[in-house]
Amino acid sequence: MPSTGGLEGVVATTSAVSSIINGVLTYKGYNIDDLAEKSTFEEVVYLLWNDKLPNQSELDAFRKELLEEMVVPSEVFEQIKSFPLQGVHPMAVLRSVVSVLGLYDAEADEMTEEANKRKALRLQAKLPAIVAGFTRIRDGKEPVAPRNDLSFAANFLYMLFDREPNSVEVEAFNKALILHADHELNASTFTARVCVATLSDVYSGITAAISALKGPLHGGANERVMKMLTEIGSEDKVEPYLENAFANKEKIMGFGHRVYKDGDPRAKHLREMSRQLTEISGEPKWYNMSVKMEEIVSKEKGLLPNVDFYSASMYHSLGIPHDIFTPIFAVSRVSGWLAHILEQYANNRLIRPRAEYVGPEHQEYVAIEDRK
Ligand SMILES: CC(=O)SCCNC(=O)CCNC(=O)[C@H](O)C(C)(C)COP(=O)(O)OP(=O)(O)OC[C@H]1O[C@@H](n2cnc3c(N)ncnc32)[C@H](O)[C@@H]1OP(=O)(O)O
Ligand SMILES: O=C([O-])CC(=O)C(=O)O
Repeated sequence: MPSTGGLEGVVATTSAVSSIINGVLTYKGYNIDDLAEKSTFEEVVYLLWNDKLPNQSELDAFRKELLEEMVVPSEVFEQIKSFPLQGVHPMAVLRSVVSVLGLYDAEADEMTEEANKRKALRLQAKLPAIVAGFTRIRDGKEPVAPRNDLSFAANFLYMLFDREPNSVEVEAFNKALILHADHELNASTFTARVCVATLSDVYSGITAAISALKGPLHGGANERVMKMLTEIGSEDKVEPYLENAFANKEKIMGFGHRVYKDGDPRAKHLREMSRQLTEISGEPKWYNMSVKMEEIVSKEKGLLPNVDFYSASMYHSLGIPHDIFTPIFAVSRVSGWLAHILEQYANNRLIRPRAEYVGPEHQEYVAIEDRK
């Protein structure tokens, strides 16, 4: 069986967007801990795209631009209504809708830096409205338009639930968005860069990235964490569940990481939010079960929680449907994908590695009538 190696440890490009050095994650040199504690998601997006944190007037102008672009063309929601909505995964819907959005953008194939930045803004603004709108349409409700007086995080929750979220919900969701915004050359970001390095368009790059994020070894893990916690059901069943999973060599969703071997620096923030929100929602058992899992998995397997582990119980406590956990990851990560896409265009070279051939050689061609 040929080994793919997973490109482990390979430095495939240079990037000035985010870094992971000695287990510390920074966006443009700013420690993720500071950004998570002190910033808003809009400031972080601005930072990722502009190399600096915005001052107040720059932030006000950026927020206004984002809000103006948040409205989704009604034709797009009409298209969503025509999709087979039951039994399809929301990530498949999101992947399709981003592709459809490109059809409604007259600048889709315009490759100037300015046009690509305008498309970046449109995509960042529209993704939350699409995810919230789709979820409502699927449940037989109408999409809710964004409100001018709400932040990005608050608007997502408002468009999803059709009620103004409280400050605890907004603060937690804002922090989660910041923590998911970028992560060096993860699989979906690499996918986006490979795609646009052919000089394909921004919509193609984001469609490709969504496709990569969907998988359970990447962004798809958060939904599966909640499935696992639901299956386990109570704290006393955690140990037997894990014993059985270990015996069957099953992957424990939300644990392990290709780069972090001493722990994911985002997990502590999500863990604390999970503690607070599960308590407020009156269901601390999800947090307690998660902590018990962490204790056993780290002791038995030496594996630590990644970003997808505690985000699951946190999103659940906010009342978010489990199958849009990964689309929510995309609502945040699109900011990082777009930063990397713009960086790739700015200094582009086709990405085309080699494969070591390990298949058969010197085969003699046999005419079809003579083949066994
Ligand atoms: C946003 C994100 O993408 S974060 C990651 C989200 N994905 C998940 O949570 C899925 C579960 N985790 C995993 O599958 C893996 O840890 C990955 C995909 C994240 C990283 O994969 P790799 O870097 O290839 O794993 P790594 O080489 O560190 O694995 C070493 C060993 O630990 C095992 N291992 C790694 N993660 C897990 C896990 N979650 N459960 C059980 N065993 C695991 C591997 O099977 C391997 O065992 P082996 O040596 O006996 O074959
Ligand atoms: O970096 C990775 O491999 C996966 C990850 O944690 C992320 O994309 O946030």
